[in-house]
Parts: sequence; C-alpha cells; structure tokens
Amino acid sequence: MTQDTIFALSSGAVPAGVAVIRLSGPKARFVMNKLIDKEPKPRFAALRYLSDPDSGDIIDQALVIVFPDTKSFTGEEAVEFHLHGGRAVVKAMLEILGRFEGCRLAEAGEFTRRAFENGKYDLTAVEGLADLIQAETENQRKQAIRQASGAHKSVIDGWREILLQARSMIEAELDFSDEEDIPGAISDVIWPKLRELKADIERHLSKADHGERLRNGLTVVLAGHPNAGKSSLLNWFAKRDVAIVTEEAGTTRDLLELHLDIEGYPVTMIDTAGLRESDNVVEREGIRRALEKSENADLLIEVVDGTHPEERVELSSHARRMVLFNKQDRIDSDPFHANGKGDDKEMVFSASVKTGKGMDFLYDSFVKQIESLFDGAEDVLITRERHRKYLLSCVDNVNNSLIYTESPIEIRSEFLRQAGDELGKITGRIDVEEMLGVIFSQFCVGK
Ligand SMILES: Nc1nc2c(ncn2[C@@H]2O[C@H](COP(=O)(O)OP(=O)(O)OP(=O)(O)O)[C@@H](O)[C@H]2O)c(=O)[nH]1
Ligand SMILES: [K+]
Ligand SMILES: [Mg+2]
Repeated sequence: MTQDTIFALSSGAVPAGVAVIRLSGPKARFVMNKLIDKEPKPRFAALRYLSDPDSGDIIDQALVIVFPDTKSFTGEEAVEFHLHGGRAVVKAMLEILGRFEGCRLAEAGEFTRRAFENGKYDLTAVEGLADLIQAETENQRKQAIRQASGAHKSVIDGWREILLQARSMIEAELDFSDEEDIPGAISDVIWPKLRELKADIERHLSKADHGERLRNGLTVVLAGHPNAGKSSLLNWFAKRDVAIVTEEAGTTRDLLELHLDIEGYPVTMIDTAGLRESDNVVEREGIRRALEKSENADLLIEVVDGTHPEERVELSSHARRMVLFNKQDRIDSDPFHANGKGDDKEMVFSASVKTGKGMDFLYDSFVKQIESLFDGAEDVLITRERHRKYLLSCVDNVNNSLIYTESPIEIRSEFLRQAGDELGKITGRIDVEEMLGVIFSQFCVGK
C-alpha cells in the first residue's frame, strides 16, 4: 500500500509575513519539481519561482527546502515552501498541490503521526511536542521540551532494560537448574534490583500530581462571605477591573476565571459567589458552583471581612488554605497579629486590598505556596493520566513478582513480562492503536 503524499499550511493564520507549507510523502520531490525549474540541494534553502504546472502562471517566489527521508521530521521525503503569507497565495498553492494524484490535505497531527510511525519519535516525545506547542508559561515550556527531547523515554527504556535483564537471568537459571554450581546466585542479584526499581517508579508516582499540574495549570479559588472582598482581590491580582465590585452583598454570581503566570507557573484563579443562605435562585446556583469549585481547588484563599472576623465559612475542601482578613484599613490596630501565621495547611493574613497595605507580604506567600505545589514539576516524568495508569500497573506487576515467592519462577517471570509491557505502552512500543487517535488529534493541522 503506498502512502498518500500530504500537505498543509504549517505556520499560523494568514495574512502573515511568511507562510510555510509542508509536503510529505513518496511524491513530495516529484511534485516540487513540477512547480520549480531547478531542484535545490537537499536541506539548503533556495529561492525559486513557483508556477502552476497547468497554466504556467507564476504563483509566488519562495524559499524551497527539500529533506531526504533520513533527515526529515516525518521520516519520509518532505518539502517545505516558505511563501509570502497572503491569503490568495496560500489558497492558490494548496489548490495546486491538491490537484496532484495521490496528494491530499493532511489531517490534524498527521505529520507527527508519520514521524512516530517511522520511528523518529516515541509517544512521550510526541506528547512533549504537543505540550510544547500549547505551552503558555516558561516552566510549561521547560517541561515540554525535556519530554520532547526524549528525557522521559530514556528513563522508561532504562526501567524496561532492568526488567528484561531480570527475565533473561531467570531463563538462564531455568536452563541450568539441574547444575549444582549456581543455586541462589541469580536470585541474590535480581530481587534486590527489582525492589529498587519498584521504589524508583513509586518515587516518580508520588510526584505525579506536580507534573500533571504543570501541564494543566493549578486552580486557586477565592471563597468567603459576601462583601468580604473576593472580587476586589481578583482585580488586584489581575491589575485591572475584571470583576464587578460593589458594596451590595451578592454581587458576584457566575464563576469568573483569571489566567495568571506566576513565576512561570500556570495558575487559574477563580472568583466565586459569596457564601450565605439565599432565597434567590440565581444566587443559590452561584453558591452551589462556588462550593463545587472549592472542593476541587489546589489552593483556597478564604477572604474574610476583617471588621467581622467571626464570619468564617465552612468548606469541605482538602486544599491548602490561605485566610485573608481583609479591610485592615477599617481596623484601628491589627487585632490578629496575623501576617503569615499558621501552618502549611492554613496560613492567616491581615491586609487591605483597597489600600494595598500588607498585600506584598500576602503576594510573596502566595508565590511560595504556588512554587511548593509545583515543586520540581519540570523534572517529573508523569505529565498525563495515561502515564500514571501504566506506571501503577507496572508497579503492581513488579510487586507481584516480588511477593509471590512460593510461586513457580515461570509465573514470577510472567509478572515481569507484563510489567515491561506496561512501560512499552507509555512509549508506544507496545500496541496502543486505540489511544493514538486521541493523542494525535490534539495537534493542529500542519503539525
Ligand atoms: N475599606 C475597605 N473596603 C474594601 C476592601 N476590599 C474591598 N472593599 C469593599 O468591600 C465591598 C465588597 O467588595 P467585593 O470585592 O465586591 O466583595 P465580594 O467578596 O466579591 O462580594 P460578593 O461578590 O458580593 O460576594 C466593596 O465596596 C469594596 O470596595 C478593603 O480592603 N477595605
Ligand atoms: K459585593
Ligand atoms: Mg464578588
């Protein structure tokens, strides 16, 4: 079965200074030579007129680069055209390419899928590429580029190697089991090694939250009684008036999300409706949503009107909590002596959003909380639920092989084979057809 040759606009929306159209597949060079008069040296950019092969009309003057299959992104023959980024230029070029037999527009992620199928990347690197394109903050970018460059694959392949070695030693023991010379010797080596492997994977699993958080961003929820100053606080973080602030209790009803970049970490801050008993249907729905968000928050900032410090809210959230006694400007002295007191689970602050007093301290503590929630996330191996699932299953299998000491060695070895297969699913060595569609569809057309 011969592959289609695929093409797409790989750069951003037109009009733009330059538009890059990619062409990849068995007919890539053939098609290119129909459009230009002289083939450029491989991997060197050359300026060429592109003309319509049917009418002879010149379409554009462009830089043309041809990549042999061994040196291309996709692992097959490929060509890039760097055209002027006008709508009509791009449209004409795509129309002409589509006229060639066996050439068609690429689907979302299809170039990357071919790169994967041709062994240029493993699945973790592909996921890293997808994340790199989506990355919005500096630390997300760092995590993604590490993964895209194969850092995850090499760790996982290292683990697989240990499992393979253990199994081959068990095989060897089985082959020589009637010889008296080596009893026990192999077991002495492999089981401690497998215990280490298990501990190593478990260490990574224990940090899984951090990695997934960095990919998805973490959620900070502002909660408290009406009029405590939640929306004022959101506006303070935003440095602009995103939320409506009035002296009327019950102003905020809908959830309002603000995306922040805190020292390179992605944070979504959510303003919510003030919590109180209410007969109003709209407000009650707002309160229901506020409670729901609070439960799933990574960090809660409870805002309390400092002139009514007894007005605290009951929240069944496991999230860490910062409590801000606001409106300090209305209180003669600071009755709480509160700033920064408390423990890891709940820290107490006294400040005034309105005058800004105490807010720098609150902000610094907030940044520290965020940093500790992400702590070392860039180096974490697990960035997706998928990784966590297979690693857990791998650990289970390694564990089974360790604890079933009374079982025949063949069975213990079989657990190790399964453990290795789980790792193979992460890198895509083991058949994972059903999830490929999901992974590649996250890319845009042209990647
Ligand atoms: N004096 C003083 N007033 C403040 C301070 N912070 C907020 N306010 C005022 O308190 C009132 C309520 O503020 P909001 O930010 O709307 O309070 P909220 O918690 O979002 O209220 P709801 O959305 O109704 O739950 C407004 O009139 C604010 O100007 C502060 O530090 N000092
Ligand atoms: K209000
Ligand atoms: Mg509000």
